[in-house]
Amino acid sequence: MSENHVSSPSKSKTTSAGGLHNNLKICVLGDGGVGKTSITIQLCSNHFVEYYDPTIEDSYRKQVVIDEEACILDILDTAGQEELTAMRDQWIRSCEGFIIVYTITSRSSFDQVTLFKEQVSRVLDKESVPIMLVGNKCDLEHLREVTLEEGKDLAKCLGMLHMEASARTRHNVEESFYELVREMRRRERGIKDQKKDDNKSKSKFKTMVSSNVKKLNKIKTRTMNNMQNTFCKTIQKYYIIIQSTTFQSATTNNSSTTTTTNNNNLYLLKMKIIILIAVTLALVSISYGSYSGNQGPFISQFTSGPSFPSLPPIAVYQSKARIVELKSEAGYPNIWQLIINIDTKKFQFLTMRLPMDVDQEDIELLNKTLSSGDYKTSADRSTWFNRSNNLQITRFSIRFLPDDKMFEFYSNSMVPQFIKDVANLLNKYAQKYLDNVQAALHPTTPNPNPTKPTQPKDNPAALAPAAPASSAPAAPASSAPAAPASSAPAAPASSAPAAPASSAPASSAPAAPAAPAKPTSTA
Ligand SMILES: Nc1nc2c(ncn2[C@@H]2O[C@H](COP(=O)(O)OP(=O)(O)OP(=O)(O)O)[C@@H](O)[C@H]2O)c(=O)[nH]1
Repeated sequence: MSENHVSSPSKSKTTSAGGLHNNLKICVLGDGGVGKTSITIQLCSNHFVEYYDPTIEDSYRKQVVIDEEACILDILDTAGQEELTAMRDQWIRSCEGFIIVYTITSRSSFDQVTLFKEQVSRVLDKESVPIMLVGNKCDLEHLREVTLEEGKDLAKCLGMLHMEASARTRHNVEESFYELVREMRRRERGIKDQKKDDNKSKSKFKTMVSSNVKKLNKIKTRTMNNMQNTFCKTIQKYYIIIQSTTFQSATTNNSSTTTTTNNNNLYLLKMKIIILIAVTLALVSISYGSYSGNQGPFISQFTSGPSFPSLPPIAVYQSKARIVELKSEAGYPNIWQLIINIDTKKFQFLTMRLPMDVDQEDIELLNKTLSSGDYKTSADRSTWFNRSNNLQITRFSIRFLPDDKMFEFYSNSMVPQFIKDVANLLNKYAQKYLDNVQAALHPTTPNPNPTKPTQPKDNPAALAPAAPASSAPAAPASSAPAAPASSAPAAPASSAPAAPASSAPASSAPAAPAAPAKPTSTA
């Protein structure tokens, strides 16, 4: 037995400088007596074995340098005899590259090739495997039964490499192994390159998405800003018109009696109030329309009612929209907007605006709480979905950003009660974090003014509305637009001009459906 002969295949894997693993496991397959052992021993020990001793299973190891790259070949010489092939599946499974041997002096050995190839593909569960087809004993030309072309054609047909070789003369013995190794390397490099490309395109996609989200947010805030400016300008315009009309009336009718002037003023005042109300109502309806999206108009809002008798101060909307998100408001990083989608047949969803800084412990507690009783986590998802045809399954998805953790909860009963429980729980968290969220989020850069959030310079939405709002008549500018603004899921909330960091939900829009008056601990 040669020095390269090892008792069992090595399990170790080493890695070359190029990052490819260079311990290559090669399995030699073929009909009995075709010369598998002779080829392997010729490669590893440089001699030809004249006698025939049917193989059961033998492993060989040889260190070679192929294309200036060193590698170790772990070669598994398998049994060709029919009665000794019980282990073949296991041999195949343990290897990465294959040499299928036939002898050019035997048609039947050639006919077996297809069966070996099929077995390899079946066991490895893939069609494309690195395989070298070797037509051995080519020194016995006078006994040839299989032509070179036949060998090449079959190899091509089955996606294999092909060579004719002779274990006796050593012709193409090394080359057949070396070509197989090259093929194995090519494939491994190809997979690695593809993985790299995949990673690159993934990160490109991520960047693209985040930049698009940023752009969208900017557009949203700008739109809201423009809306508010337009509103304020309209108010101002009407106010100026009214004022100037009043002034003109007063000057042109200077000679009139005092009674006439007073009547005119009263009339103009009435007109002014009517116009302001009309403008306000128009703007409110525009805002509702804008933020109900394509799902139809905003239908109703209530903080308590027959369906939800004991809700805490939160808003519930009925809409066909299916929005699930939790996002921080532009300009108010410590205020999070939570939207829970309740996917019933009525398509209800519930919106809360809360200051939140959710950590793992909270998530687990939340999960645990909501998982108790009727509420199920996503682990039971399929079971619950299967039952959903008969039962009215309610699905809740709560998504915590920026970690992008998604939690889903299911309930098949007591929807109002469930909403109430969720609201209670979240309000509890809101209360908990209301006091310290600013410090937690900005530990190194404390806000000099604790009642006001730090507003980024590039966020016009948080800054711009203040000026026109203050110059316009106070009542419509500050109260009327705020309601639709904060009831919308995202951007409108950010433009609530007076929302301070710690009390935004309470003060930004007391009448706003999305904002709780103040997140209080109701649990
Ligand atoms: N002339 C000639 N004889 C060969 C060649 N290769 C192998 N033989 C002979 O063929 C016989 C069988 O060779 P093995 O290498 O034992 O064949 P095997 O495929 O390993 O056989 P199993 O172990 O039964 O599967 C031996 O007597 C070898 O000397 C070759 O290239 N030329």
